[in-house]
Amino acid sequence: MSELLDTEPTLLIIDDDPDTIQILSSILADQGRILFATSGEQGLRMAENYCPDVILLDQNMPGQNGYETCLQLKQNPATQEASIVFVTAQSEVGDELRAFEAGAQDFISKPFSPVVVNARIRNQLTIKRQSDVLKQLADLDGLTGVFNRRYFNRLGEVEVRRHYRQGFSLAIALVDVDHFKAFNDLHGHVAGDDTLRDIAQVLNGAVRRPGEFVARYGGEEFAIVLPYTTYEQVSRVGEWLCSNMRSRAIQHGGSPVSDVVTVSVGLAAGTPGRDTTLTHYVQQADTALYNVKQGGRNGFECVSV
Ligand SMILES: Nc1nc2c(ncn2[C@@H]2O[C@H](COP(=O)(O)OP(=O)(O)OP(=O)(O)O)[C@@H](O)[C@H]2O)c(=O)[nH]1
Repeated sequence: MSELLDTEPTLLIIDDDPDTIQILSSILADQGRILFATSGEQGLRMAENYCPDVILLDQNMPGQNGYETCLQLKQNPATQEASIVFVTAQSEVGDELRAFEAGAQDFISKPFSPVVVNARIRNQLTIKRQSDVLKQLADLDGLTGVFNRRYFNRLGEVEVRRHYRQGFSLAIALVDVDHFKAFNDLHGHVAGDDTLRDIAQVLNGAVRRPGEFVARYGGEEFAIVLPYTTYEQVSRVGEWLCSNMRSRAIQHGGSPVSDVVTVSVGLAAGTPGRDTTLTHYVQQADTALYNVKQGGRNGFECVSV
């Protein structure tokens, strides 16, 4: 959460007029990182790649106009959270209404006053930041503090689509605690809860690169999303997870596998095709996980998607 609050905001200006881009950039220079695009099409690509907090959007552009761009930004799960502010010479009530109907959060008419632009964008950034914090709270698992399954489903699917478009390999890991029923039976449910928190912490140690995240998939099962990870690389992750879990040395007492709590890991990796879904990755990882459980637990298996 603190990471979210510390991040510098990103603003994207989409306008075909270089002078307007230059003026807006200098007005907003102290509000965050400023990016710009000179067409709706380029703006959509940049929004998808850089996830801006606020987009300043011109209405009249050659090719795709501001309304169409706004509608597409709001339809795409990867860009729909951005606040969109139209900055335009059109000032009729109908234009303003059309912008709001397309999903815009605010509308600034040209000629504009620099101080007013500054204040309105600052407002949008504050609202966006507050809504990000609330959304992130709603996306977290109450017990372990890692992301919840709903977040995994949403962001996992976004990653599958992104990796398909970029032609890169994505990996998904499913991690299941071994003989956890026996652990609960022996130590009680409260100790079981503490152990799930410990396990989540160990798994979080495996995610270091941007876009990687751990989610609680179900009771004693976790999922990890690993962007830009190939089948060849993913076995190292499986190895790391199993050995770091053992090193944590949480005494089990009721497991035929080991004195300490262990996990079984199923991993699926590969470049998604046009029709590949997150469900497909999860099914493949689940099959690998099942094989590990059948083979004695405390290990990992990788499958290619
Ligand atoms: N303490 C605690 N236990 C949980 C939680 N969610 C699920 N469990 C327990 O996890 C256990 C899962 O048991 P099983 O599905 O039989 O699996 P297992 O005993 O881990 O055996 P394998 O997965 O085959 O190695 C059950 O006893 C659940 O009650 C939770 O939030 N807290």
